[in-house]
Amino acid sequence: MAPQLDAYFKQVEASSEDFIERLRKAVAIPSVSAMDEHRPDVVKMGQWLASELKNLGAEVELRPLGKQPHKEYLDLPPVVIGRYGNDKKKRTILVYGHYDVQPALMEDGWSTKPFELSVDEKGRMYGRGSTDDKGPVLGWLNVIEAHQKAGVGFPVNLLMCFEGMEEYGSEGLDDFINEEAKKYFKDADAVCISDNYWLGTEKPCLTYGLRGVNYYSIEISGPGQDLHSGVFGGTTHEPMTDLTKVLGTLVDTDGTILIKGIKDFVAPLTDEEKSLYGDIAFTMDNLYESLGSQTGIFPDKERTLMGRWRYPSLSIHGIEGAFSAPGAKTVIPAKVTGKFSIRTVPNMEIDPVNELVIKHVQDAFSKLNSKNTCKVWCQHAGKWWVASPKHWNFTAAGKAVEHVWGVKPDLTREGGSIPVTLTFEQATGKNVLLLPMGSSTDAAHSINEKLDRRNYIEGTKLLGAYLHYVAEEPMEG
Ligand SMILES: NCC(=O)N[C@@H](Cc1c[nH]cn1)C(=O)O
Ligand SMILES: [Zn+2]
Ligand SMILES: [Zn+2]
Repeated sequence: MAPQLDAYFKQVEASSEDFIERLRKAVAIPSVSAMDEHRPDVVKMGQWLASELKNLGAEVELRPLGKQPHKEYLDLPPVVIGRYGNDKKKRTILVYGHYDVQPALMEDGWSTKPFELSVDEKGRMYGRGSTDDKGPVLGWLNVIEAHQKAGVGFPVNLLMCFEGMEEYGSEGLDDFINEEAKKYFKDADAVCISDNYWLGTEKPCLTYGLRGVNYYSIEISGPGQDLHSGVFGGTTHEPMTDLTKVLGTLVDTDGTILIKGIKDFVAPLTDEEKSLYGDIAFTMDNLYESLGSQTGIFPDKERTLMGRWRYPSLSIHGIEGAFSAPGAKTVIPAKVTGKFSIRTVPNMEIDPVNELVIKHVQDAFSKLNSKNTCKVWCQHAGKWWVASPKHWNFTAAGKAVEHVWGVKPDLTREGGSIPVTLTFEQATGKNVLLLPMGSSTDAAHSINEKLDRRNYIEGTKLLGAYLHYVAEEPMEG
C-alpha cells in the first residue's frame, strides 16, 4: 500500500491549488439553509456538487425531499446521493456531509466577505462553510480526483449522501435515510462523517460521541402592532419584558440549567469514564484560543471537557422581532420570539425533555401575571449519539491519522450535534465514525470561519488514506 499512498499524496500536493479553487467556488454559493431567500442558492449548491461529482465519473442523483414542514411554500433542497465504484470484492464506505451553511453577514463583524474565500499569508482560508462543511465534503471529491490523476486504484466503493438542510435540523433526511438504508445504501459496510473539529490545533482526533439538540421557540405577543414607548410605555404589558423574564429563568450565568428535573436524566459519571479525560490532549489555553477570550466557566480541562461532552447545556440564541439595529428606536415590539436550545446527553430522551421545558416556560410565564399570550414549542430535535470506537472503521482511521499526521489520534466526543449520525447507525446497522478535518480555531457558525490550508490538504490525504486502510482491515465485524 505504501507506494500507492505515496503516489496519491504526491498528487494531492500537486493538485492542491485546484482543490482550493474548488473550495473557492463552493464558498461563493451562499447556501444558507435557514433563510428562505437563500433557498435557490442552496439548490444551486446541490446542483453544483452533483455536477462536480458527475465530472469525476460518479453516478449521481438529486433526490427531492418534498416541502419544508411549517413552511409549505418552500421546497426542501435535494439530497445529493452518489456512488463511485461498484466492485463486489471491495468494501463500501458511505460518506455523509452537508452543503448548506449557517447565515453570515458582513455586519456581524466579518473581516472579509463571508462568501468570498480569502486566503491569508498563514494559509488560513476564510469563508462561510470553509470548515463546516464544504471543505470536508469537497475533501471526498478531491480524494477521487487525486486517485484518478495519480493512476492509483480506488480502494473501496464509495456511497455518498450530501444534504442541504443540516444547519436547520436536517429536515426530511431521517425518513430518507430510513427509506434508502436497504436500497441505495444497502451495500454500506460502514459510515464516515467529516463534520466536526479537532480539540486543539495540532492533534487530530476520531470522534465517537455527539450531544443531541432540542431547539425551542417562545413567542410572546400582545399589542396589535409595534408601539411608541413614550405613548404606550407604562400602559400595556410588553412582550419583550415578559420574554426576557422568561428567558432569565432558564439558565444561570455559570451554565446551570434551571429547569427542574433536567439533571435527573443525565447518566451518572463512572470512575472509568472519569479516568478517560486526563489523557486527552487539551489545555485551557486551547479553550481560550478558540473562545478568543478567557471567559471559560471551569478552571480545569477535565470539567471543561465534561461540560462540552457529557453534561447538557442551555444556550439562548436570539430574539426574532426585537429591535437590534444601531441607534435608539423607542419601540415596543408587538411580538417577539426567543430562541434557545438544549444540548442533550445520555440518557436524555427528546420527548420527556420537551415536556419539562414546555411546562417550565408556561409556569414561568403564568407567574408574570401578564395579559400577553405565550406560545412555546420545540422547533426541531435530534438525539445524542455514543458509539464504540473498537471497530475496524476506527482502527483504519487511526492508522490513517498516524500515517498522515505521525501521531496516534485522541478518541473524543463532541459538544455539537449531527442528528443523522444516530439515524445512519440505526438504519444501516453499521458502525459510524466521525473523522474531522478542521481544528478548534476554525470558528464554525461564527464570524471569520476558516479552514487552514494544511488541514484541507492533509485532510484530503487523510480521507484517502483512511479508505486504503479500510480496504486492508480484516473482513469480520
Ligand atoms: N457541524 C455540525 C453542526 O454544526 N451541527 C449543528 C446542527 C444543528 C442543529 N440545529 C441547528 N443546527 C449544531 O448546531 O450542532
Ligand atoms: Zn456541520
Ligand atoms: Zn454547523
